[in-house]
This record gives sequence, C-alpha cells and structure tokens, in this order.
Amino acid sequence: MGSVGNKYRVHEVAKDFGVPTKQITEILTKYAETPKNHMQVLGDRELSLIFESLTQHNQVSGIQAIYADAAKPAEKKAEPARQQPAARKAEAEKKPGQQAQQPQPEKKPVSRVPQTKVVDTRKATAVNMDKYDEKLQDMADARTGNSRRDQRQTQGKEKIRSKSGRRSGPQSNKSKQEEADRLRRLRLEVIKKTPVTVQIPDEISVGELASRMKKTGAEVVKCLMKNGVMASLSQIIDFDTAAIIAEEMGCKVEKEVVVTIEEKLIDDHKDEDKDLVPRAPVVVVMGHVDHGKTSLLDYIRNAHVASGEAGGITQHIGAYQVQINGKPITFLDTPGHEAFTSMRARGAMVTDIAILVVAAEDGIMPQTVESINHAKAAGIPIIVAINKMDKPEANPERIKQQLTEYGLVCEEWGGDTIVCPISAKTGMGVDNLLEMLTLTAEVGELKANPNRAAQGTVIEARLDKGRGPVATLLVQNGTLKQGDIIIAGTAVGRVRAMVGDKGQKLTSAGPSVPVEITGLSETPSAGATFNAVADEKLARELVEQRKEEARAKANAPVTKVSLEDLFSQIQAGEMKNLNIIVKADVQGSVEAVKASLEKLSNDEVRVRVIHGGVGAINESDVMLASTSQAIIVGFNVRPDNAARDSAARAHVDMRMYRVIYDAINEIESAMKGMLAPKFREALLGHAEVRQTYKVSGVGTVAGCYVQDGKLQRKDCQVRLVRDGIVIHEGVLASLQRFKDSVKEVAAGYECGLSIEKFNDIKEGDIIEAFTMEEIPQ
Ligand SMILES: Nc1nc2c(ncn2[C@@H]2O[C@H](COP(=O)(O)OP(=O)(O)OP(=O)(O)O)[C@@H](O)[C@H]2O)c(=O)[nH]1
Repeated sequence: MGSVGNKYRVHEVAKDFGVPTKQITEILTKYAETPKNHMQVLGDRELSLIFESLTQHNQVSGIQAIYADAAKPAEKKAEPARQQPAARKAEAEKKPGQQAQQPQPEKKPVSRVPQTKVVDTRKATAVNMDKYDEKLQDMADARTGNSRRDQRQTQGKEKIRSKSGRRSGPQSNKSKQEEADRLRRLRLEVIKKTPVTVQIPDEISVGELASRMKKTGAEVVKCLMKNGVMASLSQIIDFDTAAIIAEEMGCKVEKEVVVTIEEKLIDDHKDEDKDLVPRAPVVVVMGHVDHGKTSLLDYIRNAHVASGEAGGITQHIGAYQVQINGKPITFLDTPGHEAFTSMRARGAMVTDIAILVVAAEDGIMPQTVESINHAKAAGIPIIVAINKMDKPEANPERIKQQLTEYGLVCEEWGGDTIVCPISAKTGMGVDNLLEMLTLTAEVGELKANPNRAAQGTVIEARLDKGRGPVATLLVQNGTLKQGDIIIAGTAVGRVRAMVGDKGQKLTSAGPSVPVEITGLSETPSAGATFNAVADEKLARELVEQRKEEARAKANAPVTKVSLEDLFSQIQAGEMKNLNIIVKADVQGSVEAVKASLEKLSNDEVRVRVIHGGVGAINESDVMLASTSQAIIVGFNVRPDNAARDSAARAHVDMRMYRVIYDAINEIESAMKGMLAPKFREALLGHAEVRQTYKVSGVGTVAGCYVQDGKLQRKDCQVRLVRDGIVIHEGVLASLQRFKDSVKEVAAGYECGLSIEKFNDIKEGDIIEAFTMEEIPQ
C-alpha cells in the first residue's frame, strides 16, 4: 500500500483505487502537464486530479444512497450481486475506479476536495469507516452551507447539489439546523451498525482483544470457551484463534502489520533483473603465514594501480581496486582470514572469490587448511596460487597432490580447481592469476543495481585524531554519494568526505567500490553493514534502538550450540547438522576423531567435522565455530588465551579430551539426550614455569609465576601444557611461597610447585589449574 506523502506512486494509486494503472496514466496525460510512468511519484496536485476525475465519472445519485449502502457494508462485501442500484452507485463513490471503465463524458475535473484528503491508502476490501464518515461530513457541510472551503472549491459541491436535484434556493436557518441534526443522527446510526474492524497482531492477549473489539472481557472469554479454548484475560492467544473469535463476535478482522523503524527506513526491496549491471568481484587473499599474501597483494597493487593513476599515491584503506583488461577487481587488502572471518561472524558476506596462497617450497600448512575450510564454509570459489615458484626448491606437483586431500583437485587432474603457479617476487604468473579471477567472476555473474540507495559493509574503521571516526566502506549495492546519510551498526552520520583507494576525492561510489569516509558519529565495527537512508531523524532513532537492543542482548543468555542442550535442539528440529571442529596434538588423531565422529550421524542429525587441525585451539577456530554454529573438540590440546576469551564471549562450547573414546561417547550420549555431566571443570588459573630445580626425594620443583586467577593446594588439579599441547594431567603435590607451604597463590605472585608423580616440567610450560565442581541437577 502506498502512503500519504511524497512516495505515492502511480501503480500504487491504481491499486488502491482498484483500477488499471493505465487508467491513472491516461488521466494524468490528459489533465496534468507531464505524463507519468507507473513508478513515478505523484504530487498532491496530481492525486487531486485523479480523485476528481474518478469521482466525477462515478457520481452518486443522492446522499441517502450512501447511507443506505454504508449501513450494510458487510452484506455488500459478501454478496455484491444483490446490491441495490442506488447502493451500487454509492459503492462507486467509495471505490470510484471500479466503474470508471464505463464510457463517460470526459470533463476537466474541478478541484473541490481538500488536497490532503485525496490519498486513501486502503486496500479495496478494507473499508475505513472514519474516512468514509469524514467524507459524509464534508458533504453534509456542503449541503447545510457550513462550507469550510473557499469560493473556488464550491464549484464541485454545486454539482452534487444540482445532480441530486434537491435544492436550488437558500435555506432558512431552522431547517438547516434540523437537517444537520438529522444527518448527525444518521451518522451515529451508521457507526452503531457498522461492524468494528479489529487489527490483530500475530499474538494478542484476550483482554487486549476484548478492548479492541469494544466488548467486555467476559464476553470474549465466553466465546473462547464456546470454541473450546480456556483462556484468562491475561493469556496470549495467536492470530488464528483471535481472528475466529473476532469474526464470531461480528467484527471484521485485519492483520496488524507492525512496521519497524528498520523496515521503514531501510529500502531492502529486491532488485529487478533489468536494473542489474555487472559489478567487480571482491577478492580475499588467504594462506599460511609467510607464504606471500602481502607480497602478492602489494605486487598486484603496484603493478596495476600506482603508475599513471591519480598521482600514484596509494592509500591503504583496507581494500583496493585494479583494472584487468578493462575489468575491475576489488581486493580486500587485509590479508589472512581473520578479517574475513570476523566479517562473516557478523553475518556480512563480502567476498566473492578467495585466492589461496601456498608457498611452493613449503606446501600445505595448518593455516592453509584453515583458509580452505573458512572459504568452504562461506561457500565461495577458491583459486589456488602456488607462490614462490622462483625458488629452486619449488615443488608445485607435490602441492597439487596435497590439495586433493582437501577436496581441491586441479583442472589438469580432472577437477575444477584453478591452480596458478606464480611468484609474487618476480611477478611471474600473476597476470594469468588475475585473468583466472576475471573468468571466475564472469562465471559467477556478479551483479548489482547502482541506481538505489547504497548498502554495503564496513571493512575497517578507526578513530583519527583530526578527522574523527574514519571508516572504509565497501559498497555492495547502490551508489554512495557524498552528503548521504548513512547508518552503520550503531554509528550514524552524513558522508562528509569520501576518498578512494588511490587517495582521490570522490563524490560517488558504485557497487564493489571501496571508499574511506568521514562524518560518522562513532567508529563502527568492521563487518557491520551500512545503509544510506533518507531520514536522518529516523536513522538516529534506529541507532538508539540498536544500542538498546545491544545492551539487552549483552545481558540476555545466548543460545549457542552446546552439548548440554544438543538433544533438545535436535528434538525441536532446530539442528540438522552438528558441526564440529577438531583440534589435536597429532594429525593421526584428527583423522581418527573425524572419521569416528562423522559415523555418529543418524537420520535426524548429520555430524560434520568442518575443520580439523593440529595444534592449540586458536581464535580463528573459535570464530569459525561461532559463525558455523559449531562446537570445538580438542584432544590433548588447550585453547590459547585469546581463544578462551573469545569462546567465552561468543559462547562457543569447547570440549577437551584426553581419550578419543571419551569424546565419541560423550557426543553420542549428548545426541541421544543422555548426557548427564555431574561434574564440570572450573578453571582456577594459569602459571608459567620460569625455572626448574631437581630436589632429591621430591622430584622436579617448578618456580612459577601466576599469570591469571590463582593456584590452590586443596582439590587442585593441574594440567601441564607445552605449546598448546597437554603433556600431563594430574594433581599438585606441593605449593610453596619461598620456603613455606601455602594454601593459595594469587595472580602476579611467584611460587614453587611440584606435580604428583610427574617430573618432566620445562621452562616455558604452562600450568593450568582447575577443580571439578558438581553441577546442580
Ligand atoms: N622468493 C620468493 N619470496 C617470496 C615470494 N613471495 C613472498 N616472498 C617472501 O616471503 C616472505 C613472506 O612474505 P609475505 O608476503 O610477508 O607473506 P604473508 O603471507 O603476507 O605473511 P604474513 O603477513 O606474516 O601472514 C617475505 O620475505 C617475502 O619477501 C616469492 O614469490 N618468491
């Protein structure tokens, strides 16, 4: 439905009047200066003309007819065929368009209705009695001479008078008064007999429903009982139940559609195919440390951007665009999958293609595997760049072989993965890689509509001392213009200045173009979506609302996948896939666990190991788990501090095991809803081993520094972790400060300790202290 105001379009007017769009355009062509197409927005004058034309061509024979009709709208709707001729004419007054197709003498309409009242956004079936009554009042006023309008507008009313053939001369005051009273009485009668139209939302309390229907609570409860629903006044009933009751109680039901500020403000209509044009692909470069991601990004940038363009001063704004054979490609300039995953963690789907850099002499390493799994989880195509081909020890065949183990089979071996040998140092093969990128992009048919309000993602943001919050935005659809009001997460503001990746000033940026902007109220977070909007006041309101929501969310418990409530989630049908990330001390364990876990799949749930790797659980694993709704299973490994923190923040369930059998057992029980963990591990703290001493009769004593939490003597279990791998698990044998035995040692203090029956303690080891606490059932 259209709305009163400047957004009322031709096709909406037609829809609301129930006439073909063509008819409206014909009226406009005839009476207005400029012909309009169906998407054009109409002004008050044009709307007035349309209304005039439609009403004049469907005039009423007398005011009684309107009352007669208005008194039985329900009947009218249900049985249109049985309408009285007079009522049918009145109907035409209400829904003028329905008869407008009949041949009519064409007259230039004369404005007689106040312009603001012209637009009626009702649906053809929903009769808004208030507006209807207002109209009657207007007519009554006209008849009784209480005209609120000026001389110019009375012409139209004259017409009604002469048509109705009632009166031609002036009236006495007394009869005017009588007539007015009579009309008022009639109106009251009409209102009384008119069924109440109730707006019902998805859910409503019985009491609220009663008050909306203008009935007593008892009446409604009784009606509910008659229908077999026992509900008190405060009880919430759903739309369907409420609608049945309302109809049974003689009300007309309309579904209440709640429009949020977000819906009102942000235009997220789907683009029509005809509006879409090709856009540049957005590419991310991923790979293991030192395999040459930065070198490749720099090489491409220097070879294709710096020379000859816009003064050649490159700006590092977090993304840049190059032209390859006249076709643009946008690169995210933050190598690695951290940025990529943190964006995905916020639900932003920014990248279209991933380049996986693998050093030819080094081969597939843990982060290469992580990158592959991250790209796969995002569902984007991977192009492999085998880098450092200039090195004599380069062995691309070995890498191709290794890649097959991860489902990436190169084209020459019958697969569909593009593999390009390159050297980021000499530039060898880089052009070919870029060509492959454009080809892959073409296959993807990436498109966007530049002719709409901009929408995209925040790539980077920082606070600049002089300029305030500075953000790099990647426009994903529409065009961002200088001066646009934008909202990005909880930041809002007008785009003050816009700079491109070559340092050039811009006034507009289309799809896939990265720009650095200033003008926001605060620094948005990377990965937040931004939208250009029309109403700054509403945008500020939305920001306030979002802040409020964020606060509420921070306080509310988060439901993430956890073994404890796995079964209930499976039962509720919320879980079809159980995603697991496996980290272990050796590759053999990863494979073994992966195979055994995936075998647990049953009809209801598919167990998928989405990532497996060797080494400590790191932040990247947690991010992947968070975005993929996965749990992390670790064997003889521990999470590092960053991972522990972000797992706590993101509520990612991490399970550590020493024996594979325990893991399989526990997950299987969880899937069957038989997981009954009676004890839970409670972390006490960490200490770093700084020195070790051999003490005869005692064994190895470690001089430690407590990093966080505390160490305690009683019920303290310890785990010795070396490079993220669990070496031993046991209990404390002694805890001392200087020569004295102590009960506990707090963070920031040094202590000496020994572990029962264990002496292989080395400098740099981490002692993780914990207790087992009982879970209240
Ligand atoms: N010989 C040779 N060396 C290269 C090539 N590409 C990169 N290097 C070198 O490899 C080292 C690491 O390269 P970077 O580009 O920093 O690698 P990266 O993957 O970005 O590393 P991080 O940023 O630490 O993750 C640098 O010393 C580069 O000079 C290449 O094609 N050939």
